[in-house]
Amino acid sequence: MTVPLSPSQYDSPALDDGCSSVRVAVRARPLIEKEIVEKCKECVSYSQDGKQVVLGKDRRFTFDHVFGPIVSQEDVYIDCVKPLVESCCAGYNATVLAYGQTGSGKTFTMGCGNNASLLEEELGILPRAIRQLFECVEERSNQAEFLIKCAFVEIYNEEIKDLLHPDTPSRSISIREDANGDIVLAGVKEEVVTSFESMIRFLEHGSVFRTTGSTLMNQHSSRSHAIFTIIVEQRSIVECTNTNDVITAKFHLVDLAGSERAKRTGAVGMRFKESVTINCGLLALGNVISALGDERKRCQHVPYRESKLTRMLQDSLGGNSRTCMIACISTADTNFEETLNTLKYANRARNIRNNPVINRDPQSVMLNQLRQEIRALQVELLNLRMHNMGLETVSGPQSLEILLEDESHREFLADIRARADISVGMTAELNAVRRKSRESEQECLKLKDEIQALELLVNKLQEEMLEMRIERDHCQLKLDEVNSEMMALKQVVPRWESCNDIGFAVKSHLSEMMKRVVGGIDDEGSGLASSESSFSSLDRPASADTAMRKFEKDLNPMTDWVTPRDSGLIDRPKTQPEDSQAVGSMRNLFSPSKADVKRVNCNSPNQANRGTRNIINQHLRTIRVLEERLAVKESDVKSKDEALKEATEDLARDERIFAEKMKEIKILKKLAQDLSNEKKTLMQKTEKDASIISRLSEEAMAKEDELGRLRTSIETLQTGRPDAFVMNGAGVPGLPVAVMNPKGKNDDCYSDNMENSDEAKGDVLDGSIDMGDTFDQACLSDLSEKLKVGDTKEGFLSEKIAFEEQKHLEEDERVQTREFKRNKQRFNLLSNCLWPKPCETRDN
Ligand SMILES: Nc1ncnc2c1ncn2[C@@H]1O[C@H](COP(=O)(O)OP(=O)(O)OP(=O)(O)O)[C@@H](O)[C@H]1O
Repeated sequence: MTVPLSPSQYDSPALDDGCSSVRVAVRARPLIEKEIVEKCKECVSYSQDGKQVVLGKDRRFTFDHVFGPIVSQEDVYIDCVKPLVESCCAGYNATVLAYGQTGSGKTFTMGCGNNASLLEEELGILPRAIRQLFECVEERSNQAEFLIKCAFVEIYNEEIKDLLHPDTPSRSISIREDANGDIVLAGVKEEVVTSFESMIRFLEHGSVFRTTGSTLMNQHSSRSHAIFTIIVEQRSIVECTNTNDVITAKFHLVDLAGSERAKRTGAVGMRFKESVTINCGLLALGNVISALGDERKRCQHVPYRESKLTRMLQDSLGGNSRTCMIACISTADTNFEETLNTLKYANRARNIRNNPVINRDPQSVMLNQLRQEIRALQVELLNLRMHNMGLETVSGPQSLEILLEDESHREFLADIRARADISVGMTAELNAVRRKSRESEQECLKLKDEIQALELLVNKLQEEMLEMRIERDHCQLKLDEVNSEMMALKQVVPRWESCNDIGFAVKSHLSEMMKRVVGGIDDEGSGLASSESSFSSLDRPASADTAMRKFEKDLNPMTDWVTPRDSGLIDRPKTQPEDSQAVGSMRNLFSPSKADVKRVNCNSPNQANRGTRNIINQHLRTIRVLEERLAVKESDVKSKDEALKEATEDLARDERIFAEKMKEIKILKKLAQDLSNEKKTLMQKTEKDASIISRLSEEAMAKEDELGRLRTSIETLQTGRPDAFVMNGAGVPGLPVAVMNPKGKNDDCYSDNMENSDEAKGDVLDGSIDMGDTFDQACLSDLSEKLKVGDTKEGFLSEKIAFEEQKHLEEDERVQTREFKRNKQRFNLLSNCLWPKPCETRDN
């Protein structure tokens, strides 16, 4: 949760009032060696309650704290300074100043000197405050970021010297009032410190350069007013906080030079001059204290400008600082008068009332306000969108905070984009399914072709097989016939053997048998016709030689008959040697050699029988050849059978795959249909969303315009605040005109001190004032004509406001145009997200 920097958190109750008076403490030092030697006596006594000091017998003074000579450094610190360090951490300015006559113990109390040689209990306010500050920073490091800086200056002879950078010339250092009315030292370099040790080093380094001198009153007398300033800048880092404004607090630790009387200090020459300026400064401080302490004088004029010291301490005295003055006194009776003056002086300071406030950067305060307004508008816009989307809206600061962090414009857009992504994803998925379906279909077509090719092959094989079977059967038939013929021949052979002359009857019988055999093999029987006609001619009586010649001549064409015919079964023997042999045998069978014919034609019965046997043997050989051929045919048919079986199995498998693919296609088509429906639904929803978006865009445009106007206001407030205004110096009527430039940096801030007022007025009127880049010259020249001596701030501001309003109107117009363009771009972007181009336009 937010841990705002609240005054009460760090304030001691004593300081926690809206208007706090300057706290005054008195510290009396013990008699020093010199005073003891001089036999001085103590002339100061203290009340029991620690609030009163009595000088002499009856001079009684009451203060916030009174510390006697035996009070330790630590006690002084705890009572006077510790609460101030705490309030400084909370963002308040604080000041501790040590006042008193020379040698009264101011430097000892403040700890401005060389601390290295001191014991822990001897350490003064400064080292203790620095230590506490860093402890506080450490404690709060999880709540805020801190930037600690320090500066160390002295006012010597009315000149300011930068003790951390002694080379810096005094003339380059000036006291100015910044835009917020805070006193700043221009020209003094602040050093960033990150630890106690480094700041102590800077303190000691600066102390070395401090002007000191020896006087009769104090061997190590400080001849200047030393001001060590610690600047604490912090920015909250707690996440849930609404404010992240910068808080800056300054802690001045002032060791004043001691008031002195030249007669007592023995100051002459240089020391005397120092003494005069020291006393002048302290006098001016006294006047300021008087003015601030006096009710009547306070509302008139406080003479801060009388000296550099009072000008520097303007914030601390009567300003917004919490201040504690420690009046150091000597208890020695020899210093009675100085002590009395110091107590009177301190007593007046008690009446000073300061008005401490947390030093928030006004610009960051304004920014925070505007930021909160913007956040409220954003929440309103978001709620409107959620309402339009049908979502539950939230209310209440905590819920709004959560909503703002968790739900934002981005989320709304992310939702729309997610839907668009889903749509794109589904389209891609749909396309993938379609692609797959198409691939499956193509595969199916390919399978179909393959099946068709296989079917053709099977058919062809079946046809071939059928043909071969027929052929085989045919061969088988012929073989059977030949066998039966052979059997018949075998029966007639014995009869021929008993007959001496086979003559014409045998020839005729053989011719007949051959005719049948050959005719069985060759259906066409072309050769048969000729042989038949040849043998029919045998019926006529002729000589045996003539008949044989005719027979031989008639049979000769049979050699031609065997060769050129069918390329199938009959052709093959032509290329195979054994077949050639078989064909040769056939030829021998059907075309007997001359020797055989002679043998057959011989008149010897033995010779005739032998010839007949030879013919029969040849015939048997032919039958064997035919049987072999038949076996080959049968094995061929068998292999074809196997191929057919294989092809049929392939066909069945392909048909199964085809069926599966078809089933897959069906599923894919169904899926594609589902996806298409889903896409359609989504598109409808998206269209609905688009109309909501367009309506919301219009609303957003209106809101953005409003935001734009607010932003412009912020910019104007940041950079374009009134460039200059004229006011009477220090708010006192009748004083010369001063020119201020509240928007510029410190360096650009024109001094408003009285000495410069006339000059400034002249510069403004003639338009030649140089305010740096941040000064609006056009505006100034426009307004300079209207500037007159004595013009009031209000009059000037009304002119200025009119001018600014005109500027705002122009700016508004520009912002609106810009926002319209931006929203248009956003809408186009959204449209692209919502209706992406489909990866593939082809639709099944
Ligand atoms: N409370 C104290 N207890 C013991 N010694 C002290 C105390 N206060 C001051 N002294 C001693 O008194 C002497 C003078 O003190 P210091 O230099 O601080 O005076 P001062 O007011 O700063 O003088 P000046 O104005 O001239 O610089 C020193 O020696 C210092 O040690």
